[in-house]
Amino acid sequence: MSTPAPKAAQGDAKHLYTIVVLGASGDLAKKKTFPALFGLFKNQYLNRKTHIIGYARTKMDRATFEGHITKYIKLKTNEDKAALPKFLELCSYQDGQYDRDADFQNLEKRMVEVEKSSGATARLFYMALPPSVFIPVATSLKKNNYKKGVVIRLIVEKPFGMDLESSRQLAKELGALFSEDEIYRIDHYLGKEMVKNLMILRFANVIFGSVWNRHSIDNVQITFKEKIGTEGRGGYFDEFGIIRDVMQNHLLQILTLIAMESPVSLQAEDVRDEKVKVLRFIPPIAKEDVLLGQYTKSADGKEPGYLDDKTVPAGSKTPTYAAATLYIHNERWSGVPFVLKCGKALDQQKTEIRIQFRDIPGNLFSNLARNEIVIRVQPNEAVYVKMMNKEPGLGMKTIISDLDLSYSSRFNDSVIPEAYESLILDSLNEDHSNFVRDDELDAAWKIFTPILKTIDRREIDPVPYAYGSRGPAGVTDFVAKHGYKRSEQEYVWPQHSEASKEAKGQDQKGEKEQKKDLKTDH
Ligand SMILES: NC(=O)C1=CN([C@@H]2O[C@H](COP(=O)(O)OP(=O)(O)OC[C@H]3O[C@@H](n4cnc5c(N)ncnc54)[C@H](OP(=O)(O)O)[C@@H]3O)[C@@H](O)[C@H]2O)C=CC1
Ligand SMILES: O=C1O[C@H](COP(=O)(O)O)[C@@H](O)[C@H](O)[C@H]1O
Repeated sequence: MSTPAPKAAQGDAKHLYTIVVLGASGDLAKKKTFPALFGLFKNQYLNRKTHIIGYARTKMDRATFEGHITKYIKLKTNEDKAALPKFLELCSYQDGQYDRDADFQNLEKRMVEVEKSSGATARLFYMALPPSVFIPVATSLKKNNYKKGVVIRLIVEKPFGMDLESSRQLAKELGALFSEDEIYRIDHYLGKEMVKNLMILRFANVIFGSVWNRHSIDNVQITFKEKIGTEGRGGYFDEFGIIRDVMQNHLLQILTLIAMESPVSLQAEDVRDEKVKVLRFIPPIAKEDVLLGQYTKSADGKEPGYLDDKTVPAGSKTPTYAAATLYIHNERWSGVPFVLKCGKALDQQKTEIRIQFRDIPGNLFSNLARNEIVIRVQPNEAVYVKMMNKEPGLGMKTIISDLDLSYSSRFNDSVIPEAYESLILDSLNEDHSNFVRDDELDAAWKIFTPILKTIDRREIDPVPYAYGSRGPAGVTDFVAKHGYKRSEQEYVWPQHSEASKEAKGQDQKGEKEQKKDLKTDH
């Protein structure tokens, strides 16, 4: 879903761009990049003269290219249907190798041609490519498509390296070709609505400021769950594993925004300075603070195990699930465990942040549950605060209740933009605040590299868990060991909105999942 542009902002980037999507034949391009560009186009965030050129090695005729880039575009309204042919008029495709100058010169000719008609003076290169070709492509672009006086932007997808050394090497090689100002390292979680909301929740509400520290908060849980397995991405995934795929980037970015100090301003460098600072207070993750898992066939035998994927090497020990506890050794957070958990082929799809407060001192009441602030990143965006209340009626019985800001009911008329729309727009507007800076990356890899090396040496065995289950046995004990206290009272998060009812109605299987989802769950 995308949001209509306020009038003043329509197609209003400082420069008029030509956009080149490298790797246009791939999965990311079809699922995210082109749908996001269409979202921006139809809502008039993209100047109507912005040409988009797809580039990859695969030979594709016009019809195949159009089929590929429109496969995941959802046409919900008549306006959407009317906008699509106009969008496609701006899109074209050019095949070529990633290291052949002649092919990049052909691309240059095409760019010059479209720029003659559009008057564009800026170029955005989106690298929707596997990391193995980042440098050959960046080198070819620099040599053949980098013009003095033309504004150049380069969006680079994660993973940015495999560990500290390879990330530094990549940074060095990329840095020799493009300046830090020109590079936009994308982490699409930074474009998600609820992740972007974190700074406002924290720094625009006086009620949270005084409790946002070790004196009041007992532990923080950041959870990413996916129902799908590697599904066709096994080759890529096996090389990286779940920690490099999700935890070291998406979950760590969330942690940073939860834990950092207030920036001096909302300027990109001020925000990123604070993010780097908090990362530097985190020591490398200890072996005893990690739990790994790998999924096996589903209990009914219908869904394949990780090792059944033909692109996964036999006997692979790559984790598809990981839980890790990080500590921040500064005055605000000393002693507070930040538990990051992520996994594929689990019982449900959700990403959420759960901030659990300390026990109430004294024994005035019994059967108390801890306060929790839950920030539901996806699906069904919400912020709710679990709190104790008097059960209505005679007597003084306590009951867990909540202050519930479910977006589907509170912001009923709003549509939530896709993360990629938001980030591509930021790059067109030259706003780096939601992109990863080189020193931020360095600090992140310092936290993860030692444990990743231990895992790569196969010193931690992943615990098997069935496809569709809640993860490896031991997760509940792991989070309990790191501070999380389950309440004895059952708690249900009520979702009142029609939207969520509708979503549930559409998918009976989904409904069952949804019900489980309502309970406090790992
Ligand atoms: N897919 C996703 O959901 C997400 C992907 N990403 C990141 O985005 C980037 C692209 O991902 P994705 O689209 O899934 O990747 P793909 O595997 O689909 O690769 C994209 C394109 O790159 C070319 N390519 C693939 N393998 C190689 C190779 N070994 N050497 C040279 N070219 C190759 C292919 O194009 P051709 O053969 O036509 O040249 C392919 O269509 C990656 O860095 C990934 O980590 C990030 C978040 C989510
Ligand atoms: O970067 C990645 O993220 C996706 C999950 O993204 P989401 O926006 O659907 O939550 C994950 O599936 C993929 O493995 C990973 O590379």
